[in-house]
Amino acid sequence: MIITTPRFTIIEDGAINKLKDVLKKLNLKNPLVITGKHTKKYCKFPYDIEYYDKILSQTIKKQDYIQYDCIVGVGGGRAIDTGKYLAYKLGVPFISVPTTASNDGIASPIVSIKKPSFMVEAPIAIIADTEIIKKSPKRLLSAGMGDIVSNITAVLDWKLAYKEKGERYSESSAIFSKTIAKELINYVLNSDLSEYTNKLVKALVGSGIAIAIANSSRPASGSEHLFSHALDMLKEKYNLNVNSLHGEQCGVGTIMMSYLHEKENKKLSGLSTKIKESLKKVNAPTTSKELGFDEDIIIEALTIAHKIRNRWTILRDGLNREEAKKLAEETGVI
Ligand SMILES: NC(=O)C1=CN([C@@H]2O[C@H](COP(=O)(O)OP(=O)(O)OC[C@H]3O[C@@H](n4cnc5c(N)ncnc54)[C@H](O)[C@@H]3O)[C@@H](O)[C@H]2O)C=CC1
Ligand SMILES: O=C(CO)COP(=O)(O)O
Ligand SMILES: [Zn+2]
Repeated sequence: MIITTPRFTIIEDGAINKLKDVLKKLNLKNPLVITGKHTKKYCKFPYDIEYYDKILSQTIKKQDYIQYDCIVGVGGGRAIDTGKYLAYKLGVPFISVPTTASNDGIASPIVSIKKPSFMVEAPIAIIADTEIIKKSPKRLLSAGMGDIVSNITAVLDWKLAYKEKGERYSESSAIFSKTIAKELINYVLNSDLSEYTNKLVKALVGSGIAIAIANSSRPASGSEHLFSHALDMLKEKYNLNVNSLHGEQCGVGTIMMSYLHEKENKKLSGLSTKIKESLKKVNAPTTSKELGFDEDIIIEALTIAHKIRNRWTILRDGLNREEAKKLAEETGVI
């Protein structure tokens, strides 16, 4: 198995100005930049630029992009994901230039623009300009915490699948992923948050790398992500006008799934409260109301989450409506 991890990772103020140097070091000469309407202002480079929604609205034909030797994604989750997807379709390297820190897609070898998500090459370089990221909407930076606390339940679920189903398990990537989350939670709970953005970016990059090492999203996606994916499905099914973010949904999912783990393992006592407190401290949602969903949708998502994909988790063969309602009530989500 060949593991691809980023060759260059730059996380610092003004990092975006190093794009030219990074391209030179990688011997890449003609990039196409993919961005969004709110982030185009950061693309002050002499390269061709396209909006991600345009790419998503058309069928990608390789011959239309033949002159480009790499793709650079500049923006939030969707811009990065679209750039990664285009690079994969064209068979060229991808450089990730996040302008915020809302999920670990900034460094992961995963494309989730198409459902279900799938593995591709990891970005060849990550250029995270913390000066830009610090100025990004607070809500996106709060959502990033939700995608990090997820690693706690994702790893507990992974170990459970190893024990109960004999699933392949990588202790090194599990420890890496879990430690990243624990450190950020402890920092958030015991500090004035002055270094929060910097630490969050590093945690999300680390989480993406843990996925690359495992060659699976297992270290960062368990039952809490199943719950988030179920909410996305229900948004589509009922045409719901809810603009909750991936990381926000995962954070609320983590509160509930860690509670289920706690009930089976006394050593984990207090875990879900700690996770909830860390989310509250960064102003991330912790209830259905704050997320923007009716209680019934939360309950339905909990009952269908185990069917989203073939991934064994603490949900096992699924929760019925009463169990789901009880879980959401006992954790204060509804
Ligand atoms: N590949 C992976 O592993 C993963 C990928 N994703 C992708 O990420 C998407 C969610 O990403 P999110 O960032 O939560 O939402 P998003 O990308 O839908 O929205 C973020 C919004 O914030 C704006 N924005 C970003 N940086 C900004 C800045 N500096 N200043 C002002 N506005 C800024 C963007 O233009 C966009 O309108 C999912 O739809 C999925 O495509 C999500 C999780 C994992
Ligand atoms: O969001 C992710 C990890 O944070 C990607 O995981 P999935 O495999 O669930 O799409
Ligand atoms: Zn995620």
